Amino acid sequence: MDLGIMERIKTAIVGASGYTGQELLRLLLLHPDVELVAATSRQEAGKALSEVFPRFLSLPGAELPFIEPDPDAIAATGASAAFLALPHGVAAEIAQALLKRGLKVIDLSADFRLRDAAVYKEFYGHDHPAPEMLDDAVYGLPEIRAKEIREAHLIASPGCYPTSILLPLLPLVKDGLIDAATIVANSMSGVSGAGKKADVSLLFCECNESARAYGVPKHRHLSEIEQELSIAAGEKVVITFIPHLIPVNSGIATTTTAMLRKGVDPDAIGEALEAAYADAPFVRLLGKGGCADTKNVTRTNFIDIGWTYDERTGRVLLMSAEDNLGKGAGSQAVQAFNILFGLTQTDGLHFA
Ligand SMILES: NC(=O)C1=CN([C@@H]2O[C@H](COP(=O)(O)OP(=O)(O)OC[C@H]3O[C@@H](n4cnc5c(N)ncnc54)[C@H](OP(=O)(O)O)[C@@H]3O)[C@@H](O)[C@H]2O)C=CC1
Ligand SMILES: CC(=O)N[C@@H](CCC(=O)OP(=O)(O)O)C(=O)O
Repeated sequence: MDLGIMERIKTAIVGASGYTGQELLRLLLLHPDVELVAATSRQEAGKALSEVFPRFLSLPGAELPFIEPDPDAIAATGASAAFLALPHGVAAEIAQALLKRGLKVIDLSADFRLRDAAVYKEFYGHDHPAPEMLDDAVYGLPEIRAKEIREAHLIASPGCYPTSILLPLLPLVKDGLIDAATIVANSMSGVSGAGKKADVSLLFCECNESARAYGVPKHRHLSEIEQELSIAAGEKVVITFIPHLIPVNSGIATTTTAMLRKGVDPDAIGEALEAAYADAPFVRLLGKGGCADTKNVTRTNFIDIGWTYDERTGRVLLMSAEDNLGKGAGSQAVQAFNILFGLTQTDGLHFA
């Protein structure tokens, strides 16, 4: 769909200088139905996008200057929608201000992903900044919530690890094919997952040619993973999740295992995945024995999923790969934006 310059959706990115913000810039500057009217950064305010990121030099729109993250200034550009690529806690306040000014908000932070403010406090260590807004937000996993996204004003884009774990698991949990209490998810993430912040443990010499588990046993993403699995199962689900940092810029590979329920034919796994994602343009099923590989999905909105059954242990193995900045963040948020504005889901998201 190409709406033409007069009808393009005026859009803002708040926090456009960070890693997910840069990915949003790349996608939205090239999106046929979007006119980028504002991009914020406190550190880069006043400089053109192409001055800060010379990779955008020849792109139309890249002369736009960064502005301060001031809700009045953002609304004054005429934007109808804003993507928030801000730290947790900061996003909630700006979301509230932009919603009041009539913008639709797609938030990439965790501020609106959880339905229960007490769970937010348990996992994020502070009170939720705007608990009264939680009921209005839609957990924006497009393959699962397209109907709700269409009606939303506030979309909470899922976390990178949860996307890689939930998409393979949800159809199986929903159909009762696996014992949800036995789920164990092991993920490996590139370093950009941690954002663009000064942290000694993320320096090149600390990460390169090395791999380590972290955030065990209670990484904050467990909260949204368990929330969504519990909704699908119709009962409380608690799982084990072990994230690892690996020395690549971006990409997440996840292997999730769970016991097949007694009496279930293992081939029902492949059938459930195929039925769930028959019309999902960004879920690529690799079939039985398919081992997903991050190099096939980096800089795209695809998630690749393979599966197999281990007869010796009775465990189902699900292998997925995505880009944490793509399907795990920026491009997934654009996919939700496309649905929200009645565009074709794939607009602006073909291989870039
Ligand atoms: N990295 C990833 O793979 C993923 C990240 N996310 C989430 O997306 C959000 C952004 O992440 P990421 O891009 O990695 O983060 P970065 O740290 O790379 O970028 C943060 C951005 O927010 C701006 N910012 C920081 N503090 C403030 C503030 N107090 N007020 C206004 N602007 C501020 C920064 O610009 P400046 O300081 O110049 O204002 C920068 O543009 C986070 O909530 C993160 O959890 C979600 C999925 C995956
Ligand atoms: C490698 C790495 O550090 N990854 C981040 C996850 C990034 C992300 O998706 O998280 P939110 O959107 O919930 O912040 C982490 O483990 O905290």
